[in-house]
Amino acid sequence: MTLPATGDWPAPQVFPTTSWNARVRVPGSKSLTNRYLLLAAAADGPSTLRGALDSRDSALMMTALESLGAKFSRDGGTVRVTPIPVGTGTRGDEILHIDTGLAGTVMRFVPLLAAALNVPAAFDGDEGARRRPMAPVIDALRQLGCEVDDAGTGTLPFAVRPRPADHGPEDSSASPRTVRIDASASSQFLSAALLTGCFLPGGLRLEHVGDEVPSLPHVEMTAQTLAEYGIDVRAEAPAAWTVLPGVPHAHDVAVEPDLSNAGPFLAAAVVTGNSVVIPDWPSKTTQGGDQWRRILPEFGARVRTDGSDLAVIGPEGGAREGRVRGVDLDLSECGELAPTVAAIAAVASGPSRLRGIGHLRGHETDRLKALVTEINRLGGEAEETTDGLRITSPVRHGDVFRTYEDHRMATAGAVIGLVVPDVVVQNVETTSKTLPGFTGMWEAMLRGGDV
Ligand SMILES: O=C(O)C1=C[C@@H](OP(=O)(O)O)[C@@H](O)[C@H](O)C1
Ligand SMILES: C=C(OP(=O)(O)O)C(=O)O
Repeated sequence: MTLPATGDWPAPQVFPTTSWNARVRVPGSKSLTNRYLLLAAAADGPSTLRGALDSRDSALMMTALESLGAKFSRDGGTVRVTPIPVGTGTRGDEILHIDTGLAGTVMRFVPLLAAALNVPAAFDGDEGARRRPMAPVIDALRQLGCEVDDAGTGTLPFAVRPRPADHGPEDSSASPRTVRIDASASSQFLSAALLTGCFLPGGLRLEHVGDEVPSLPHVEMTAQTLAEYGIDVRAEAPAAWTVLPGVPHAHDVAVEPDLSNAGPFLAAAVVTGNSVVIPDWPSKTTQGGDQWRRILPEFGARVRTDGSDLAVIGPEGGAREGRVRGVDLDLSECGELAPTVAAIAAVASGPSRLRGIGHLRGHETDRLKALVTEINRLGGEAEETTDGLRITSPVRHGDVFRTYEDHRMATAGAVIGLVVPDVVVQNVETTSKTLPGFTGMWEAMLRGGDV
């Protein structure tokens, strides 16, 4: 085993005889926070978000929107938003420089918003961001008449010079613009266009052309958040949407907890045979993370709701006693759960197959390759399939678990390390993308009680 380096975190192991019950309050949803921030920044008045996530991805979104003219003040989970002044737009030769980090929501959503507001802007991000699919955003910008300089790469970095709109969004004489894009590599391409369609004179008609769209609940989430801001989105089968023009109506919102980030804590209950409760689980939600209620029983866990609490009770004895079953799951609607699902499957007693997640090759890292490499490094047997993963033999020993700047790889390593000795999670701080303070929460969970 390689010796741990700075930033590496020896994952705490749970002893077979230790039992604990924990109640873990997870911070606000990344996907909802960044949609609400964007719509509030472009709304017709000031508004407030409560329970908003405070992480690298939300900070990047706020900084990007601030450079467009919005103002934010944060007090814990409460964010007060002063919108971008009306008339923001062309400023001579000035071009904004916007850092998208590794945040899919920032790199996909903000370029179209800046263009709709007539603001010339250049976009770049982390090294890993330059490998993420962006061509459909660039394509959409060009279809809207923008000049995009991407040096022919179809990826970040690129610069956008919008075509000035000759009407405001409420000019009823304008007809809707049509944009056709292939969103089979990420649902975020559709969400990006939907979120800005209302600012175009006459609105937008959006058509998806291509294979199946992954993570569809996230598109539903976009339509739902737009509806909360008074923007009308109409979906038409098989894959088209119309967004009516208008300015989002400012209002206060409460952000749901991040159900995807609840995953590693729930997985801890499953693999160790203990119990974890997540308070404030929404009774109705568009978050893909709600699918934990369907997924975890497949592994042999019990899932209960008690008012707004969601409790997961792992099978007695957990993975060490061979009580966690292998699974065969289609995760196409909730691909961001896959690294956590793979971590449970990597310590299960039977083989697993995860399907419908080929597009994870374009997430924070190539997640399929990363998961296979790390599971095999720890003595398990895993392989990639065209659309997912097959895990045929569980991990057998510890080693450094590499994370590839991917927050969900880091939390996957933590889950495996609960029941496999000597797992060291490399660069655990990468969790700050969506879950700062992860190690403190994890260690507190293992002591039981309220986190
Ligand atoms: O719109 C969003 O907030 C997201 C959509 C999904 O992207 P993909 O469709 O690329 O999977 C999801 O995986 C990502 O974590 C967040
Ligand atoms: C895919 C993810 O993020 P992003 O919003 O950067 O696409 C994720 O959080 O799992």
